Formats: sequence, structure tokens, C-alpha cells
Amino acid sequence: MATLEERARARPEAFGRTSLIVCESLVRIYQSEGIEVQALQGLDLLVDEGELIAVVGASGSGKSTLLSVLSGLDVPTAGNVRVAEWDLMTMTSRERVEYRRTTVGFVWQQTARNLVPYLTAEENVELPMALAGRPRRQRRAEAAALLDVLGVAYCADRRPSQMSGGEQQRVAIAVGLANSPRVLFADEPTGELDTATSNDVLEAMRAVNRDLGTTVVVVTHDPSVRDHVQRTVEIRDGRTSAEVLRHTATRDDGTQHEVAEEFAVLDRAGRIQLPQDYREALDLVGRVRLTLEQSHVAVRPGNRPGDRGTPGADERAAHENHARHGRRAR
Ligand SMILES: Nc1ncnc2c1ncn2[C@@H]1O[C@H](COP(=O)(O)OP(=O)(O)OP(=O)(O)O)[C@@H](O)[C@H]1O
Repeated sequence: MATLEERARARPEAFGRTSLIVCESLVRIYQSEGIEVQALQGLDLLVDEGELIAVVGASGSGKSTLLSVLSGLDVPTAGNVRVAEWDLMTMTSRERVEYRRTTVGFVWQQTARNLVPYLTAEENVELPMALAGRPRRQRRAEAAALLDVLGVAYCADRRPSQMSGGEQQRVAIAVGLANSPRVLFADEPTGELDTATSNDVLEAMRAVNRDLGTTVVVVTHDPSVRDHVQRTVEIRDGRTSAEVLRHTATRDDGTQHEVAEEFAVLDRAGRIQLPQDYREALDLVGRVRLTLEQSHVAVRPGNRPGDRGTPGADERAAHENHARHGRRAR
């Protein structure tokens, strides 16, 4: 009995209990003309309240599928997914509407999907507020305040066709924030913009996160977004495979600089994805040798007959490869 109690006490806390967004072992399988496509293959992701993160990945890696799930438009085949108090696996269609109206806001890549063309910027921001039944005077004041935070107050009376792409996206962010959501999801928000304008839009997201405290998740194939966020999560083959964390460090002389550290993600089942360039550099295919060292786990080629994985030689090869390719350690 005492042992059972001890075990119960020692049980780890529920996965992501304190996080705002929890994706646990998410699987999404599509059937297309008799062929099964596994868009999400056991994806784990935790996002805390107040974070600003980017989810990046190549085309087909599963980003849009993840966003459809998180936005309540699609239900995964298996796994658990929660945003704030909403369990997205078991939600009714009525709750889904409520969730989309109150808890999350969206910015899409296509500006036409974000803004009604015949309404002014201010009217566009007021529209979701009106749908939520908020009084007219309050709508006016809040729409004006949001356009101000996004730096586009001067566009209040303009229609989308009278604004630049960057201005339209900043107004779109204001629309996404109209009903004070807990999370703002942005799907390729800079996809149709040039680099300088993209930077303005991403900085606007940063301002929203900093000044309004809204949690922001930007989904994109553009790796340069990582320069604008604290955490970048990389999706590969339907799973989170790597993360880049940025923070400010102080040099010996007291000056500050930005540091970006890259980590591989170990999922809940203990799986890790080795980057393709690492696999190619050491010809790691099929079976590999894993050894537990005092401070690390070593992975060595193990598929060659008679190869007993001599650590010294392999480590030297790895160092030489690093030196040759100038890669960062993960
Ligand atoms: N409705 C669907 N029916 C069948 N297969 C689908 C469907 N939606 C997505 N897929 C497949 O699932 C995989 C993941 O697609 P997804 O759109 O999530 O990737 P993505 O990372 O967003 O790509 P992109 O950046 O090109 O939009 C792909 O192989 C895609 O072909």
C-alpha cells in the first residue's frame, strides 16, 4: 500500500497541464482515392499562455493540417488536443462555433479571406464585434484602439483596395483580435509580401504579443520568421522534430546580444528525428548503434556487417564532418 501511494505521488503531472495549447500524440490520416496519407504522425506540442511562437516546416510537413485542427475546423484521427478549457476532440458543433468566436482569432495568407472588400478598415474590425453582440459605441472605440496598436490608425476609413499588402495584413491582425481572443493563429501571414513588409507585419505580431499579452502562433514555411519569435518549432513528416530558442545574453563587456540555440525534440515515446544532413554525413540508415555514455547518448552507424562501431574513430569522423560542413551541434 505504502509503495502504491508513493508511486501515485511520484506520478508525473498530466502532459501540458499548465499549458494553454496542448497537442498530444496527434494523428491525422486522410483517405484520398484509396490512398492513406498520414499528415500528422503523433505530433506533440505545448504552448504556454503569452508565448509568441512560429511553427515552420517544408511544404507537405503537416502545418496546415495542424492549424485546421487547432482552429476547430478539423478533428484529428487520434490523440488529444486542448486549447484553454476546450477539448477539441469532443467538442460539439455548437461549442465549436463558440470556441471560434471567443477563444481564437485568425489571420490567413490571402488578404481577401481576412477582409471584406466593400467595408473600411474600421468597419472590418467592428464586424466580428457586432456578430458577438457588442454595443456600437464600444465597437467604435475598441476598433480605433486596435488599429492604433497595429500602427494603421490612418487607414481607418480606407477600403482594402486603398491599402498596401502590409497595411491590409495589419488590419487583418486587428480583425483577428477584435473579440480579444486568447490565441491568434496566423497562417503564412507574410506569404504574399516582400521581405521589408513581412518584417513590419511580424513586428506588429510581436507588438500584439507584448502589449496585449495575446498568445500568437505563426505557421509558415519561411524559416526567417525565427528571427522575430522566441521559439520556433519545426515540423517534419507530421511531427515536431526540432526547436530553436532565442534569448538575450550578456557579453563579458556588458553588451547584449541575441543567441539562438537549436534543439532536437524527444517525443513522449522517446523518439527523436535525426536531421537528414547528419544521417547523410555518417551514412546512418536502418540499424544504428545506441550507447549510453556518462553525459550523452551516442548514435553510430551499425548496419555494416562486422562494423562494431569503434567510438574513437566515429567520434573523429563526426568532428571532421562538423568542421567540414560548419554545422551547429544539436
Ligand atoms: N484533404 C486532404 N486529403 C488528402 N490528403 C491531404 C489533405 N490535406 C492534406 N493532405 C496531405 O497531408 C500532408 C500534409 O499536408 P499539409 O497541407 O498539412 O502540409 P503543409 O505543411 O501545410 O504544406 P503547405 O506548406 O504546402 O501548405 C500532405 O501530404 C498533403 O498532401
